[in-house]
Amino acid sequence: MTRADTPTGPPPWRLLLGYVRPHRWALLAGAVLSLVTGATGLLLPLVARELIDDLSHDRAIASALLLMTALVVANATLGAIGSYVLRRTAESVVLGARRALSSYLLRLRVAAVDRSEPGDLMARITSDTTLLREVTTDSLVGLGTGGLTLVATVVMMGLVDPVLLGVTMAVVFGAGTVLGVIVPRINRASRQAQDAVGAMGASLERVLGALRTVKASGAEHREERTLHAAAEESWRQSVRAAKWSAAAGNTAGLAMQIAFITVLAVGGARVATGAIDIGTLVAFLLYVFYLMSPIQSVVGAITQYQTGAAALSRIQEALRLPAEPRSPAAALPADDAEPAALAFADVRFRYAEDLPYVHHGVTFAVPPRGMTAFVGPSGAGKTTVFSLIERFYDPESGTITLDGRDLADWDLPRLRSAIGYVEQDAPVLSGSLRDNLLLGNAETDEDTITRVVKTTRLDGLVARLPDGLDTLVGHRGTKLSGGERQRVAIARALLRRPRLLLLDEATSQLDAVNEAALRDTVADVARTTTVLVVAHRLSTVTMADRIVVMDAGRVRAVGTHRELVTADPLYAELAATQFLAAAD
Ligand SMILES: Nc1ncnc2c1ncn2[C@@H]1O[C@H](COP(=O)(O)OP(=O)(O)OP(=O)(O)O)[C@@H](O)[C@H]1O
Repeated sequence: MTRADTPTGPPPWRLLLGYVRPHRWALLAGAVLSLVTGATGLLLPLVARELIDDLSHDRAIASALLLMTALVVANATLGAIGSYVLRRTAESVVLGARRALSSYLLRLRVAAVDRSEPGDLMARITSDTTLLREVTTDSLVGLGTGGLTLVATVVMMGLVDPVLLGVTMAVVFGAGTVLGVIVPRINRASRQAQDAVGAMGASLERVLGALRTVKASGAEHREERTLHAAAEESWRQSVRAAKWSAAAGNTAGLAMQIAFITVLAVGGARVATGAIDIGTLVAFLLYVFYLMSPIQSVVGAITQYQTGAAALSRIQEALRLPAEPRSPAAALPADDAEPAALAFADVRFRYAEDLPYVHHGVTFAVPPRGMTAFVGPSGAGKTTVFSLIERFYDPESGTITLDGRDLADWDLPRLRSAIGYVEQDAPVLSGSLRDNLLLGNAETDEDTITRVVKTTRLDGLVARLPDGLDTLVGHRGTKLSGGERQRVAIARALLRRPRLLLLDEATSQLDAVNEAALRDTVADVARTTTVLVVAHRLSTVTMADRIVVMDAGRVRAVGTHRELVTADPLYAELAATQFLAAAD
């Protein structure tokens, strides 16, 4: 995902305030505690002066000592509580952002994920949100407490001598202009550093997702270079941001020193002309000195905010990706729910506006119950039929109806709860075998699991595994064979008691015994459920009640195996070649 892809939205600080708002009282309490801690610190020199005074005049020092001790203890205690409250609040802001972002990413439209890098999206949830912590404490609190102190000091300076205040402000505005040039550079560099972290996440995800292929292709060195390049880019940009931050901090320091010298010169002249007395000049110089700390904390807050703003804009971009509406989870169909009827009418579809059409007016109808097989050359658009039924994408024109009702009018979770979907590469998630089976229906009782495990011929596997159903299957189910993964995926889909089962048959992976067993299972299921299969085996096709032959995004024929072998030359050719290898 690039910045050019997304429209500009509200400024990042609005998003930050949105995350901070629920914690505003805690943040205020932390800021007040910081201010009080600072005030106790400021009182200490006064009490120390009192103590020395008492000592030199032979007066009792017990009360001064007690007061000093109380101030020291209060300073340490309030300081600790204040920094804990602030840090805790900052962590809560990070938590809020992570919750919001992870919920949103789970609802992203499949088309939006197609156009993004999952690793980069992950970096937005993990590393970008972390940067909000410093923005909340250093930036917001620094700006608040520093700003307050700054205003108070400026007011005092104005009361002491408005002319010298004017001189000081002229220098401060000069420095402000320089900072105005520097600050956007910090933002740009931080943004690029975070983008590079995202790119690194994307490369890592790509490599770890296909580690075997990378190793088998001997591509480790090439991939290593890509990863290092992203890490180095992040380093380069972070160093650039550090350079500009350092320049900003020193500009503020330099400005204060220039202000000090200028006030000394102008103030000296004013003393000489009798406009002010020497005490006023000394008091004013002391205020210039006091001004230094709040100015530095405000400048620090602004530079820190630039890093956070870069992270916030990356978070905001993710939150602007198209997502499905948030709706409550739907209940699964009842045991005796009627099987679904499905129809496509003149459906035209393409994956993106700059891509060619995949469906050029697909029309077919599937009655409830029974098995319908989709066959056709690779790329004919068979899997896309399933993606449209699940509403991962919406057709550009034409209608798809389930039980006579347009898919667009279905509540999305209700629609999906009626469907069981077995993808071609049958993904298995890391976790236990049980976690995988119950992914789509956590409420399943033990008897049902045992029954489905048996029908999908997983009982032998479960008996062999050391912890049975509770055995961990490894990242993406790597501890299972391809055929086992496929059967797990089918069992998972069946446990949802689907009214419509979509089975994108793997092109290989099942041995003859398992294949026959699964065929029986599917035939069983088809007696009570509508089953759609993207078929790659003749054995599957021949048992189908109807076959839909697809070619180049169109339905060219519908019929039974017997009818199509004679009526459709493409089907006859497919049956004679593509399917033969796997036929009984
Ligand atoms: N997410 C996607 N984004 C863009 N194009 C896609 C996407 N998925 C599939 N396509 C394209 O759509 C066309 C149809 O793909 P589809 O997977 O539906 O074919 P298929 O008939 O199932 O093929 P196979 O039998 O090889 O699985 C192909 O040209 C493919 O490149």
